[in-house]
Amino acid sequence: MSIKVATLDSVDLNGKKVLLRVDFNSPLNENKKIIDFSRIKIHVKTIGELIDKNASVVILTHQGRPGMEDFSDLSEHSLLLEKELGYKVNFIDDIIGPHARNSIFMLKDGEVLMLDNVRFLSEENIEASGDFHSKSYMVRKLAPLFNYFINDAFATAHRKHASIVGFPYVLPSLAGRVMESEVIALKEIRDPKISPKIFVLGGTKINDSIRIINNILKNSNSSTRVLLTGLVSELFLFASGIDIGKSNKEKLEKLGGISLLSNAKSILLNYKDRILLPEDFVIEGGGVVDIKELPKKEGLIKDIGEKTIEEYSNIMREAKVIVLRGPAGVIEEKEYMKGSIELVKNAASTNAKVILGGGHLTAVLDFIPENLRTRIHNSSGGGALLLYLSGEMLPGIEALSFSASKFNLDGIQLE
Ligand SMILES: Nc1ncnc2c1ncn2[C@@H]1O[C@H](COP(=O)(O)OP(=O)(O)O)[C@@H](O)[C@H]1O
Ligand SMILES: O=C(OP(=O)(O)O)[C@H](O)COP(=O)(O)O
Repeated sequence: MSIKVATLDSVDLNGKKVLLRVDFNSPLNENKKIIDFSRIKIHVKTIGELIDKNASVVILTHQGRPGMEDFSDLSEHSLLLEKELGYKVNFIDDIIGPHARNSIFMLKDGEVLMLDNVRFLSEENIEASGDFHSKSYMVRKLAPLFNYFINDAFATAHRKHASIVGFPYVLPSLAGRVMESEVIALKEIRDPKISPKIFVLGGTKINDSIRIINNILKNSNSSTRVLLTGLVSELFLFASGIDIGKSNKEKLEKLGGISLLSNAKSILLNYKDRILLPEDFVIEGGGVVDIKELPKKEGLIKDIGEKTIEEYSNIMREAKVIVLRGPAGVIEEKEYMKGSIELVKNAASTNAKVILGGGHLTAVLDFIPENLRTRIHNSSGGGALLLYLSGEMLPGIEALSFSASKFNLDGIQLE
């Protein structure tokens, strides 16, 4: 399959109205305040360039998922963007209603408008084809107001959501600078011949992780290994028959882990020697517990322990490529950051190409010495990055490619 996507260089954007999908999805604290705004910063380049090109820019993004604690409106995001950009950003708490449509219609060349959280619209969250989403209310209401759609949200390119795959069906669509630089940077690393690849996966998105781990292992040779940390590792430990203790089982249950046990079991069965699980954990209060002692020394798992850090670091030394996604522990609490910091630091101390993904692990970079930090490609994507590196074509990129050929746009050849 030929994959060609158009970029900001493909068309003349002077005086054009563009709908720009970015990924401003950021970690929030318990008061719903943004604690790390790197996701906002990375899109400043694309937005600045569109302003310089005299386009009028309407920004569309999401924050969190419906029902989750980090699901919020985007008023703070727009203020932070305005500060980073040094340019007026008009925020409206609407997406497709008359207020939004009228504001878009009235927007002048060089002005920037930001709409509210696109996931407030239930149809956005349906996983479906571009054809299906092109008939959604949102696409039908918004698309006629624009000349172009630009997707800069590499980190959401693995979702078949309306704002990702729907617009390219009906509007000539381009990759923004973030999307473009990601696909160029990852082109070489996607090559299955570059191995061993080591994936260090943590965080809490256990549902996604099952799909990702399966894909990585299925599409790679036996030298590729997956080292698990975070809540994902608790799921796999439990699936492997280890008693992780009552409070950890309850935590897993609350986050939907129990229904995934059989999937985790079958992955373990198929790829036993290629998945590594932690040997020890730091539990709430700071004590270190060997996994065999977990049921006796009951405590909420907060980070990986020293033995695990050492073992994982030894394995990383053999790698040609190391990809880390999702924190090894509850990094919002400083005392449980160590596992994540050490793994990133030790990965960057090898000779491998190191890629860091996901919205949370980036926070660790502030604790990595400058000489090592510069060795790391800090990808804007998490799940998207991993699926892309595991050989899958992402729906968001596919949709851009579809659009380039439908609207006869020039662009860059990816495959
Ligand atoms: N063992 C654990 N138990 C509970 N939460 C964890 C654990 N390890 C990591 N986390 C949490 O994982 C969250 C980030 O996960 P996720 O959203 O999957 O990462 P990313 O945004 O980088 O893809 C953080 O809020 C962190 O506190
Ligand atoms: O943060 C994101 O993904 P990531 O945690 O995999 O990097 C993206 O914003 C996608 O969000 P989603 O996983 O709720 O669709």
